[in-house]
Amino acid sequence: MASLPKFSTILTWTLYFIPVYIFILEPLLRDSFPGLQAGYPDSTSLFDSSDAPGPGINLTDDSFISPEDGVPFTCPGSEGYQVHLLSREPLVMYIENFVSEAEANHILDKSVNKYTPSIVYDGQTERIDPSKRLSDRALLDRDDTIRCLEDRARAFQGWHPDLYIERMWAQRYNASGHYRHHYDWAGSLARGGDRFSTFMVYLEADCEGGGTNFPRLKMPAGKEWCRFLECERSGKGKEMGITFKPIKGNAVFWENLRPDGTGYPETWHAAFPVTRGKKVGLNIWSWYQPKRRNRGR
Ligand SMILES: O=C(O)CCC(=O)C(=O)O
Ligand SMILES: [Fe+2]
Repeated sequence: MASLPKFSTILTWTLYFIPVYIFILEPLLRDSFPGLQAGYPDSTSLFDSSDAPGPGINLTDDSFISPEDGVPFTCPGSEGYQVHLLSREPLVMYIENFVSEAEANHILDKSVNKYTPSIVYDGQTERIDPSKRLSDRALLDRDDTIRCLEDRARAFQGWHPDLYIERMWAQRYNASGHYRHHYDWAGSLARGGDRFSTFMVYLEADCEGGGTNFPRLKMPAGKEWCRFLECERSGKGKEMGITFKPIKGNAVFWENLRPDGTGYPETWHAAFPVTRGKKVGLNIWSWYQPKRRNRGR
């Protein structure tokens, strides 16, 4: 019968194994199987800081992200918006006059010749599917107005270094245009990043219908909310959650991710069909991509 190794031999092997695991095996496993990582388990970890980029999107890819490239810009006029808190958990705020009339008109003018049909993304492929989403979208150049909005959106959220404003798109809905219920988040934080928050800004609202519906949010008590929310539907309306009326210059802001990095189910939302006229929305999405510890060192 083979004899068992001596205790001193096991101890020596263990002493050799520890540095091999720490410096070779663990980094190899972490890069090969990112899903095995602990994720973002506690509330302080979502906005923890460290010093190297994670593997999500390429943060210099300016077709997706608006990098802070130091290009100077001027913001005309004052920022006189008013904020109304609708829900703390998830955080949902209504912002009156987030975009001035001049800013909205400028973006409408600049986008007018740029629209192409909007696409939907199912996690693998992008395609046009008018049964889910019927609208046109236009990628906006980063001129002074857009840079001012990027800056405003970053300031509103406390200038966090791990939040990156995505390139902005105007979305145009003509009669029967709509966007079925969906989430803006993708559950992709463990793969590097996800959409932390959304500003849904109404640039043009010369329409009937076209409200932004959240079936899982509760109607707030104050009747003052009827300026911004549809209160007309009685009885039935309660089952339908809440619907924001499109009002030019105003915005709905919400956070998509919980502090542990998972998505809020309450942020399930839709653009109800426009039944007459035209609506143009502006999405300002903040991509959250934390830096990874112990990478690239
Ligand atoms: O237009 C709206 O009201 C909502 C649009 C939307 O949810 C989106 O573009 O992701
Ligand atoms: Fe959305």
